Amino acid sequence: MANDLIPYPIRNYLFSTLRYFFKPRSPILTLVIEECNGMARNQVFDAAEVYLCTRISPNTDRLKISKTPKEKNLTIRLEKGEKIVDFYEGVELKWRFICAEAEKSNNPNDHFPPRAEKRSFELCFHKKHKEIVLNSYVPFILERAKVIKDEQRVLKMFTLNMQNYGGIKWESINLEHPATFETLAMDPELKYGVMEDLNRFIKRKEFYKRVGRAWKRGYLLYGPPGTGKSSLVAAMANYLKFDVYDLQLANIMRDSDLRKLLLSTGNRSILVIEDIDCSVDLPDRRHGEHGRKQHDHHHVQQLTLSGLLNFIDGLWSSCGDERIIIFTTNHKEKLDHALLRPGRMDMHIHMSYCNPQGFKLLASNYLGIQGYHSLFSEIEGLLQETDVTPAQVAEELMKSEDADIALEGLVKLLKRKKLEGDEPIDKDANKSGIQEAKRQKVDKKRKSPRMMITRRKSTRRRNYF
Ligand SMILES: Nc1ncnc2c1ncn2[C@@H]1O[C@H](COP(=O)(O)OP(=O)(O)OP(=O)(O)O)[C@@H](O)[C@H]1O
Ligand SMILES: [Mg+2]
Repeated sequence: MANDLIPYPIRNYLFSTLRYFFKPRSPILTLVIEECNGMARNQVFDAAEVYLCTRISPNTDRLKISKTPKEKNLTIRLEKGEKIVDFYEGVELKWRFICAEAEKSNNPNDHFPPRAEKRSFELCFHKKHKEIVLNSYVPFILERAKVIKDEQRVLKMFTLNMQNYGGIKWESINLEHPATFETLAMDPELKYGVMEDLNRFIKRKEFYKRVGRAWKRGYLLYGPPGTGKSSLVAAMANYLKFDVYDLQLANIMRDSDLRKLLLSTGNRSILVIEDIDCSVDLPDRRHGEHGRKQHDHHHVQQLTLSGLLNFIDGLWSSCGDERIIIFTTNHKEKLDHALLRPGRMDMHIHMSYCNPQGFKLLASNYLGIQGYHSLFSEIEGLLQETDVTPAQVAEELMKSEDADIALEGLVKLLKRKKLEGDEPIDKDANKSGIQEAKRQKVDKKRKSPRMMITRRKSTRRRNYF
């Protein structure tokens, strides 16, 4: 009867409203994370995709795997409809991967072909955990995904490639240098100092912004050949997961080329200028030298040290993020003062001859000797008196897998070097004169940074790979 008094549409409305109010409320909140937000990719989706691969349980029924030639590892992704349960600070989080047919656009101006499917994640959890999920779990996933991606990233090494038409551009290959801070024989305090410096640099994005400085850092590595300068560059790149750009200044003719090349380098990268003392005769440092070829003359006129330094300080540094610049040299004393003045390079790192600590690290890496060996004390004694580079020590240690044989070889090398070093300096001197000359030589070595003068070609191939 009452039914007849109330018209159908109103009755329907009243019922649905009442149903809404009396329906038991679901305690579950579902977050929908779509792959794209308009044209832009949704970073939360990308991060979730990477992160969830680390949370796959034995109950998962279907997974997708792939590997492109450039990737190091297999990529594992969830299949349509698969679910994953994750726990974060005691909160249960249920994930589901959804692929739906994409709707066709009705907009005639929409020229972009529709994706075959619309992909998204659904994340379900109890409503009372909304704050912790949004403020802590999601940022945690973004951060974890970044770390995972960095670990999987194949580093690139960029070198200059001259084009037929006279241009010059970067060409990349995979950087597969195995050097790490663990394998590097250098003063432990200095090593940790460098690592700390890098850590601080990476963490201080906000700081650099606040104080109005470009987010970049410059290092000058100096020391004799074979002391690990290039290895340190590779170790830094591997540690930070930064690409390396090897800028061979000798190949660059003009400031404009330099500008173009520097502007085309990517963020999170290390720009290396090796052998700065001899890789290019920058005009600011050359006075009165004659007999250069026409080509060199042209070069000198157009590529200037100030051009280079301007980029380091100014334009280039302010348009990129997370940039590291490294100069290496065998002869710090030959460098232009403009490069050495305080504030230009943030850290000067002296790579020196092998000391007993460095030797122990190499013996452990190359021969697997963890503890003590009967030849150690003799070798350590000889290392105190002889200048031998880690490269020379490493070469000896590689000569045999038998530790005794390899170490004996090293003892022989050190003794030979010691003898060479002990040869009289002044051949005409009498006995006491010789003694005096020797004493002076030893004193000089102790006081001054140990530099070796060896002229090398600047354009030689680097050993990063
Ligand atoms: N400090 C070191 N720790 C471990 N290995 C080293 C070290 N220094 C050199 N080596 C070994 O010697 C090789 C050559 O060293 P590297 O090219 O790093 O020296 P460099 O200082 O860059 O020399 P150059 O001045 O000639 O460029 C390395 O590949 C590495 O195997
Ligand atoms: Mg080198």
